[in-house]
Amino acid sequence: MLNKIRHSVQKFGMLQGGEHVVVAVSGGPDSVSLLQVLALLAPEYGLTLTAAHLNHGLRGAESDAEERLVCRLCGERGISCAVKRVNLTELRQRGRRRRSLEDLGREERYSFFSALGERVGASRIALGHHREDQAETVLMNLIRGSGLEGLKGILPFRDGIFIRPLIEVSREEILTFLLTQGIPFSEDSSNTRDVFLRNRIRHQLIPLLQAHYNPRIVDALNRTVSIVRREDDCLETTARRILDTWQIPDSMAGEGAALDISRLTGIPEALQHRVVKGLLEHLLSGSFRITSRHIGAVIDLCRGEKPAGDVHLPGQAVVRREYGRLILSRGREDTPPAETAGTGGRIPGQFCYPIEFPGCVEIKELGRIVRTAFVEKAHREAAGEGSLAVCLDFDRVQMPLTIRNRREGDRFQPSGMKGTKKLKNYFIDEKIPRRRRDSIPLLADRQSVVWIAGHRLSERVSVNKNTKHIAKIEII
Ligand SMILES: Nc1ncnc2c1ncn2[C@@H]1O[C@H](COP(=O)(O)OP(=O)(O)OP(=O)(O)O)[C@@H](O)[C@H]1O
Repeated sequence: MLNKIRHSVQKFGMLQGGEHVVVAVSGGPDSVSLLQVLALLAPEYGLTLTAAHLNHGLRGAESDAEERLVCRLCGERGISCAVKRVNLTELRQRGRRRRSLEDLGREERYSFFSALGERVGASRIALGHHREDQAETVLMNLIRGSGLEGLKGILPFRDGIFIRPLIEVSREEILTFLLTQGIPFSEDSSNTRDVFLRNRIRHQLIPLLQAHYNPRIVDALNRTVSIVRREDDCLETTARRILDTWQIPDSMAGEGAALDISRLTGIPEALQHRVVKGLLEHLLSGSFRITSRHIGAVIDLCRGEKPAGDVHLPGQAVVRREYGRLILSRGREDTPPAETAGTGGRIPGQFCYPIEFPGCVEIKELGRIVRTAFVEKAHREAAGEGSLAVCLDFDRVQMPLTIRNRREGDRFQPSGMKGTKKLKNYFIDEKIPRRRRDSIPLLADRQSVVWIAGHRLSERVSVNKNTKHIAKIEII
């Protein structure tokens, strides 16, 4: 068994040599053999060992006897042993959320191991999971419903810290090892209680599968794990490569980073999830946990019919769709677009100001000024027209003129077009995101919108060869 373990340690890169390892010892056969194996490998690998035992306080005298056994085994091997006592039943009653004892116990154990690891300066935490645990985990995940992530089972080496040296050995090999080494262990009586799902899988489902379907079901499930892990690695590498070629910038504050949705929808569905996961991890810079619900919502946003929408993520990050683009932004409020400079990115409420000639009026909501003047025909060339400054035929305007934002039913005759079209349709055709539409100043006369600032002038007021009086409107 020792050679088999050496092989696993090497294959999964669990130890390089010289590590301080916290060994989690419950007192059961798996973790007692783990303690013995690591004690035997310690000189070879130059390991320092600290054992950790959590007394859950659930089984009275039996729990205390286990604690004593662990301390004794450690003492005999010259290994220091840290013990923590908790009362799980009491902890559960005090907790705000109702948790299963199984979950609570696991949480307590891992936080104890991690805190101890930090205190003693350990770089590894060793746990006694083995082949049967692996098979049970895969079945548990299958029953709950799982993707490749769950079918990868228990990882031999996780997060650069948790190692499972016994993951490729069977319970039978462990028991034989303990017997030949003459090492005592305790049998946790709660392991035989079928209230826990894992125990029911161990005592009912696996024996049933062995008796009626496949006597080597544990081997088969362990094979599945190896295959799934290989294929999962391949998908993960491919997804990473795709993301690398997209070159998403690191800084996604303010306006954020934009991405063509077709890039995402153009890759196979199985990869879309991973790529979106990678995108969101990048966006949240590891500060928040990404759930499959977040990933699903972003994919639905990209695949859906609606050209606009957003998905809010933890930490005020937002993924927004604007037609064919996906915008990833870390802040809730975006940097103000040109139309909303001075508003701090807020979408303004309705506004409407009368326009005087010549004159000046402030659009408070946008922090902008509208300036009007008459321009001599001969000087039109020098009038400095642009996207925010236009000249129009003053005689064709139906006074009064106002500067305002959009209203329901607004119509507009884009220059060069005969008929009018709904302003809403103009915005849609021009792919102007909905959140920007209220921030666009419109020059309107009694009849309709005559200028969409920053965009188009109406054909109805365009200057032509018959124009006598030219008015210039400018937004500054
Ligand atoms: N009370 C305990 N004190 C110290 N270590 C423990 C204790 N209980 C479990 N362990 C460690 O955790 C390993 C796995 O045990 P077990 O399967 O009961 O735990 P688990 O964390 O619930 O596993 P899983 O997460 O797979 O359900 C053991 O082999 C041992 O290394």
